[in-house]
Amino acid sequence: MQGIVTKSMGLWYQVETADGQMHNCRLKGKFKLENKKISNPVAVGDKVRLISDQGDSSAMIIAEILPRENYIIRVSPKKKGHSHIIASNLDQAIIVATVGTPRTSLGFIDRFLVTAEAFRIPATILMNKIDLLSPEELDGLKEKMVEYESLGYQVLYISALKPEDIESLKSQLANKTSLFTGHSGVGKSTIVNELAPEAQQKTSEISDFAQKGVHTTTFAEMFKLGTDTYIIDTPGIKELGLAEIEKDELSHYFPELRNLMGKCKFSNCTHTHEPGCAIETAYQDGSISPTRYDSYLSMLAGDDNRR
Ligand SMILES: Nc1nc2c(ncn2[C@@H]2O[C@H](COP(=O)(O)OP(=O)(O)OP(=O)(O)O)[C@@H](O)[C@H]2O)c(=O)[nH]1
Ligand SMILES: [Zn+2]
Repeated sequence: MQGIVTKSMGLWYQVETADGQMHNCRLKGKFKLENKKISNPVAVGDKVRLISDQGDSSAMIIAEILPRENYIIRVSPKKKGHSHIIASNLDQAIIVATVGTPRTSLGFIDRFLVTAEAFRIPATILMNKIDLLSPEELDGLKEKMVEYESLGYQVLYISALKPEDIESLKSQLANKTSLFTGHSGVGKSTIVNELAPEAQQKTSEISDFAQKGVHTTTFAEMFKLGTDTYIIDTPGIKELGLAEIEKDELSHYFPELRNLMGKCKFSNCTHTHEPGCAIETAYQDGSISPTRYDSYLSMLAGDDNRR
């Protein structure tokens, strides 16, 4: 039998099988970690093969993890020198952003987009709280975001307080697995709770569980919205930090820079000061955006551009 991991609770995993049933599963005793630097062998979103537990007829055992299409990883908060897989098999990663309350900077959005590019996950920018904007402000925002659409990123505009906007968001999520991330205060919880009302319930369940002293670290949880439609909330992670990306790879993750790269005079060009740099020329003549180029430079310099 096959299933998909929807929740990880220490040694137990919640797995949904094709018939819609949820099973509490453990990992096979002799399960070998392929990569010793990964702190969690099984992640939310993993497709797994289950076998029945001989000792306990009500339980199932995860015998195998099927190859992952992609995954998002970050430095493990618990184990030094290790990485933690946040979620796998994603169709899109969505950053929830707001203009004023709080303000999400373009630099922060760029950082998220670079991470998504590095993990080869299509990225969507979800502008929330547009009810707080005047029509002129909304037009201004849309004008600014055209550039992102031209780079191939989807940009959506909603107010989480408007049921019709939540409905149209649902249609954008249909038949996909979408991961939500964003700064604290942008309305991520409001959106997730509107989409999946059971998410709210789960939150209190988890704290009850924690109060009993059970060791729980819920890194990510998946909610089913419909057939083949899932959202993944990442409670512990308000922000999807920049993956560990080598400096000489960085320009690959800016689509507009990637297109120009072969045209620089030097093959090891860092696009900062070198003569004959095609990217600097494009910046000078306005064909690449100054804010995007600034983001590139600040990420290259290792600035922690989290605001
Ligand atoms: N006006 C307006 N307020 C919103 C909207 N979406 C969320 N809010 C409010 O913004 C505040 C923050 O929302 P949350 O959903 O808690 O934000 P969050 O991103 O999950 O932040 P944390 O709770 O810190 O994780 C709450 O007071 C929400 O009611 C919106 O579309 N419009
Ligand atoms: Zn260059």
